[in-house]
Amino acid sequence: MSRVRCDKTAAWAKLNDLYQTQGRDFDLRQAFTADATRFETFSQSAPYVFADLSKNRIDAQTESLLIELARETGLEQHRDAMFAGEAINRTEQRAVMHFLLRSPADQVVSPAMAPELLKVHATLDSMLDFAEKIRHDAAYKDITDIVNVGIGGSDLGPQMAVLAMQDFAIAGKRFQFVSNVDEHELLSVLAELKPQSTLFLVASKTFTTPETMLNAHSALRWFKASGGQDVARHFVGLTTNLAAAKTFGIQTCFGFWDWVGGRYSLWSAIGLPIALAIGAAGFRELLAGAHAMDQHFQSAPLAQNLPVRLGLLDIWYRNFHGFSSRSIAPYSSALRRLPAYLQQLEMESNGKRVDMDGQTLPFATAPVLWGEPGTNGQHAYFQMLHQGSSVVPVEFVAVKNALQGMPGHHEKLIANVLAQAQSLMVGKTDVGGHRDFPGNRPSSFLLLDALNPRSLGALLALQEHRVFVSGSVWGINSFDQWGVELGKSLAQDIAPRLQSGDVQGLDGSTAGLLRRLRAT
Ligand SMILES: O=P(O)(O)OC[C@H]1O[C@](O)(CO)[C@@H](O)[C@@H]1O
Repeated sequence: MSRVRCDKTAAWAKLNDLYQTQGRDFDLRQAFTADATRFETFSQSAPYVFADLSKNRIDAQTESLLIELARETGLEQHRDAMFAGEAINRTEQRAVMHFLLRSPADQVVSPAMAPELLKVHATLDSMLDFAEKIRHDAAYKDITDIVNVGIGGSDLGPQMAVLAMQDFAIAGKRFQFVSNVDEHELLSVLAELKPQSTLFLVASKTFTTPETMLNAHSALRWFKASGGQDVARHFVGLTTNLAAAKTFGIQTCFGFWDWVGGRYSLWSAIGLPIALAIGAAGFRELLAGAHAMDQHFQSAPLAQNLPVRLGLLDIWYRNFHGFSSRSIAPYSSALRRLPAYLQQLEMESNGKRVDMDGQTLPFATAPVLWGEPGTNGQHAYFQMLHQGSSVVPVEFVAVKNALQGMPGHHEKLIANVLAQAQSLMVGKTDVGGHRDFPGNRPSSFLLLDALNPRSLGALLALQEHRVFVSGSVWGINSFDQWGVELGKSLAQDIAPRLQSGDVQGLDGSTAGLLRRLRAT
């Protein structure tokens, strides 16, 4: 499919004019004064997620030109190509079908996808059976600790989701995540464990990632040295590389396929820690929530399509306003790893400066994503959001109904998130100097009725699709990650040099540091 580069479209030129004439000076406070229905016009209901976009620097004209831009760049065809199972990850010649992992078994799919859907459900059923056994079978009663060894997409998604689902997690089992090759992480986890009560999940799509392999081998060595006997019972593999897992000594393995990107893999076998925490029914709810969002993304008109509206807003801010970052502020301690998860999702997907054909793009792409849970962030960096010299759009995530009630806490949390979004926008300019707040600082507000498996699934699929939207308009391949390769291969080159001291061919700084590291 040949596509028009976004900056060559008529809509891009019109958006540029709009920005120069009105967008640059857009004032949110005036926009609310001028339009009593602004909240309704710029809010959007989607499955299990309500979004208030009204505190963003957009109006009806901006949104309609952004939709024109989406149409001109072929967003709908690109989306449909993904859902049709086409190999849209062109640099790796792979289909991108993580949505299939959450499609019901009776979903009507193309003949080419039907065997994949069968495999998905066969694996899902056996993985969920296994999870239920570990959770409830008397034979596994002794397993109290589950340790996931993985990194990147094989860590961030499951870790974030297990924490997010803390109110639904089985009692009596602890979940730990070891990702860093820094031995302190593994050592501190192992220090509290006994081999006979620990289940290690070695999670790696490729089963070659050096950090994960070293951590897994060290865990295995510890297991044996501490008297562990039955490796097959205590080590499980989650991978597409079943052969490598077998060589490691693993007998129980849950597979997935090359059409699942690492950062899109929590719905696959990589989600086993989540299934162990919330059970088979809970995991199916998570999938159902994501599937509902998939359907919304596929079928809602662009103007009422939440992933589309968010992704296009991201384009407006990045390419016309020039905002270079977005802050994510989940007002939920359970969602405290959401920013880290979204960093990989957005920046590994869209942190690219060339198009599908490798041509350099003359415009900016992925913003820096960062954040902490509220209210903590308020006592750290919100100063800068309110009064700093750069405008950073904020994305608040809040939960209406808290599951557990301690008097006053949830109200305080909600009052704070509302007050932050409000004060960023309204500002305060009657005092002068240090006490002035310029206001007019944009934010989006995502509201879940409750944080449960279904709404979490929908929230995450929403984020996946909004990243798809901006990546698609930019014309980049959101599904490869060549940018991590150079560092990986240089680390392989440097490791033996730390032993030998050979600095031949190294740049001056790396050579100097290596000498210093070896000096006694
Ligand atoms: O699951 P694997 O193959 O160990 O890879 C882990 C991570 O490494 C990357 O390939 C690159 O950092 C990520 O995309 C991936 O999530």
